[in-house]
Amino acid sequence: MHYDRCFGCGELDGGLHMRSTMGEHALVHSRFTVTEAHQGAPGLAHGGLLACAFDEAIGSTVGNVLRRPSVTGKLETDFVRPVPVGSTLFITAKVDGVAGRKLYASAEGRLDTEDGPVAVRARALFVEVALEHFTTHGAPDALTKLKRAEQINP
Ligand SMILES: CCCCCCCC/C=C\CCCCCCCC(=O)SCCNC(=O)CCNC(=O)[C@H](O)C(C)(C)COP(=O)(O)OP(=O)(O)OC[C@H]1O[C@@H](n2cnc3c(N)ncnc32)[C@H](O)[C@@H]1OP(=O)(O)O
Repeated sequence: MHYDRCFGCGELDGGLHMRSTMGEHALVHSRFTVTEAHQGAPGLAHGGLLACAFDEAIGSTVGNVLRRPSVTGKLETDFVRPVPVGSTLFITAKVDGVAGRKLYASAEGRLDTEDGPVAVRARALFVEVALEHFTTHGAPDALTKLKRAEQINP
């Protein structure tokens, strides 16, 4: 978790409550369980929420592997199988490359087990920013709030 009010990984009611762990070979593993609150069509996950889960999983990967503050510049998703309510996506993400401030990463999400069928793939460009990005455009005390989460999850 990088911030307790984050929609993706924080403790908010209605948030995605995702957690990520670093695995071998700099792969980062995240899980997202689809609930009734995440539906688009009856009984199926909403694609935009799945994209959100991948934004979180890839952002956490870029942040934790590279340790450079960055924001999503571009996020592309392929939805290759329906994701039913009650299923869990096992997401594995990795950094693909760095070109100056441009940080490229990708992920795939498998249904219900780590070796289940791939349901979603995503690629993202994160852009490195100065820490002032968060204090100027967000909350003036953004760094204190982020630092507090770092202390809880060093
Ligand atoms: C010490 C700290 C360590 C940290 C450790 C932390 C651990 C855990 C961490 C973290 C977990 C995080 C989990 C969060 C996950 C969710 C993340 C989000 O949802 S972020 C919110 C949504 N995104 C925005 O709000 C961005 C809004 N956009 C902007 O602010 C700007 O447009 C920005 C910064 C992206 C770029 O603006 P410019 O003015 O700074 O830079 P320019 O020159 O425009 O772009 C730089 C390069 O990137 C390319 N670029 C930028 N956007 C692009 C795009 N959409 N497509 C293609 N290329 C793009 C440009 O063409 C340029 O490339 P060329 O250098 O010329 O080669």
